Amino acid sequence: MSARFLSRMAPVVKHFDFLVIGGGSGGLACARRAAEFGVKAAIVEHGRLGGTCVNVGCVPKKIMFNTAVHAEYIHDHKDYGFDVEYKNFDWSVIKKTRDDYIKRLNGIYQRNLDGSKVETILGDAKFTEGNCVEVEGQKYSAEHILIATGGRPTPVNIPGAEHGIDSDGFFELESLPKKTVVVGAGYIAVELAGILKTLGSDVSLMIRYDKVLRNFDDMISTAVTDELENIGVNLLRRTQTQSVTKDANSGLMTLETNSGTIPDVSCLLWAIGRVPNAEIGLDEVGVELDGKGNIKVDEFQNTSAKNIYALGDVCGKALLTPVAIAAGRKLAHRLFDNKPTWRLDYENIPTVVFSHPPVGTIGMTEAEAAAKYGAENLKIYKSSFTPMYYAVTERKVKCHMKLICALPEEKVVGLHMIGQGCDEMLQGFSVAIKMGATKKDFDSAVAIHPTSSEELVTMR
Ligand SMILES: Cc1cc2nc3c(=O)[nH]c(=O)nc-3n(C[C@H](O)[C@H](O)[C@H](O)COP(=O)(O)OP(=O)(O)OC[C@H]3O[C@@H](n4cnc5c(N)ncnc54)[C@H](O)[C@@H]3O)c2cc1C
Ligand SMILES: NC(=O)C1=CN([C@@H]2O[C@H](COP(=O)(O)OP(=O)(O)OC[C@H]3O[C@@H](n4cnc5c(N)ncnc54)[C@H](OP(=O)(O)O)[C@@H]3O)[C@@H](O)[C@H]2O)C=CC1
Ligand SMILES: N[C@@H](CCC(=O)N[C@@H](CSSC[C@H](NC(=O)CC[C@H](N)C(=O)O)C(=O)NCC(=O)O)C(=O)NCC(=O)O)C(=O)O
Repeated sequence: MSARFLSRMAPVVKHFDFLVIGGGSGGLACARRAAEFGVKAAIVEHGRLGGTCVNVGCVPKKIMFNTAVHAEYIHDHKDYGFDVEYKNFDWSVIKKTRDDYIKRLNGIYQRNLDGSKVETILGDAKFTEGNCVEVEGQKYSAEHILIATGGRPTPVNIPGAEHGIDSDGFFELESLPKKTVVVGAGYIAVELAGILKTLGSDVSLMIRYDKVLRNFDDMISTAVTDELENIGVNLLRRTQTQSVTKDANSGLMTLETNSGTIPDVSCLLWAIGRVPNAEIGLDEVGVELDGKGNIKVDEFQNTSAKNIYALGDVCGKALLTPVAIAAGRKLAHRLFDNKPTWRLDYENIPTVVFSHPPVGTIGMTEAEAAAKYGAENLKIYKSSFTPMYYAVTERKVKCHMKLICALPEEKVVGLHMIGQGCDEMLQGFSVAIKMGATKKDFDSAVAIHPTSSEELVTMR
């Protein structure tokens, strides 16, 4: 008898109203909200509760970003009159406190689930048929099943690629690497290259073209590329690694690239995108994928199979924690709280890149707005200045801001900024833009002085 047949014959050990595969941002948020409506819900998780964000994403990354911000500020202490010497940075201190914090969060998430009466099933989930999922040999059925399995770093397929690490491996590093090569040009490459450089590693960033963050507004892409070079990252433009070898004695790597050899590399970090975790027996139940392997969903997070839904990174759209959480909560209301029209609106999602300095952006890039409205129907406002924090410091880091307004009413359709504090500045402006604010509305707000954000309401 075939394994598939046996699996189908196995009895169902438990039935739920709602079964969620994946205990990450989207799955947790959706299951807990569903449980609030009296639904009998369970989450299947094969790793650590909290998913990518808590364990190997936003949370440990933000701690390392904050660590790097400390290193930057230490350089300014003397300019502000403090006699503080930068003697040493001990990576192992922050690694330990960071790991301890995340372990505490894993516990908090388990207690939150228990408190919400959501059952946790530990193990690897796979669909066996229609409304059934098998976990470690046990079969569970449910009226409704949500796939929130997230993604993982895109694997690299060149000789010796396995000597490198990915962002998951970055969080396992026990010490600051002496010489690092980061490959990639997106969020992760930019953020991790910035952190490593600021903390003292000799960092090269290898990119395929001339700039990083090429799908951001050109002002941001240019400014982030410049700032990486300003902080001393060695930008290897139009470069690609062809093979990697590792010396067994020294542990150092040699990279052969299209533009020469890079010797003595202590850490090679691949950050070239992410792929969905969709190998969960989807063909058994008729859930369709798109050309990139992401789960296809409609605007209500319905997959192509009845009563099976998907959201978050596994769908390949706006790979951000608040997106997965918001989509999850909306879905719970739609399915179990009689809100049949509720869905996440994917327009105007604000996003921050924790670069040095950070980027905040929402809405269309200038190129996208020109394609939609025609360049002649746009009015662009720009401001570049040195924030007052740097008035007395030797180190100067500029702030750049851009508002893209669609004529005739000058509706703000894009807001892009890079500079100290722009990460925290964006959320409030995102409310205004979501409400359809015009430039006139921005101007009607009285400025807060002296702040960087006042520039956004005083642009001419
Ligand atoms: C380095 C890094 C930094 C990031 N920084 C930010 C940031 O600053 N801000 C931001 O908004 N976003 C950030 N993100 C993105 C964010 O982490 C993701 O968008 C978010 O975690 C997606 O949530 P999710 O629920 O879709 O998936 P995940 O959080 O990945 O959760 C999926 C869960 O499903 C589990 N799983 C998978 N397959 C199975 C299976 N077959 N059976 C059982 N369990 C399974 C996984 O173990 C995982 O726990 C970052 C990502 C990375 C990698
Ligand atoms: N602050 C935040 O909110 C964060 C969010 N995230 C989320 O996670 C997602 C994944 O991040 P990330 O992995 O950086 O992916 P991204 O999609 O952001 O960027 C990957 C980039 O790598 C480059 N690339 C692709 N293939 C190759 C290759 N073969 N060789 C060299 N470079 C290549 C491409 O840039 P090019 O075409 O220019 O070469 C591509 O844009 C992000 O999109 C974001 O949604 C992640 C971190 C932080
Ligand atoms: N903005 C605050 C966030 C602090 C925060 O939310 N911390 C989280 C941990 S990291 S973050 C992990 C991430 N949480 C969030 O993104 C926060 C969500 C926001 N508070 C909300 O409820 O909408 C996530 O994946 N959430 C899925 C879910 O919770 O359902 C925490 O301590 N949680 C303990 C608790 O909740 O009791 C900051 O940056 O300091």
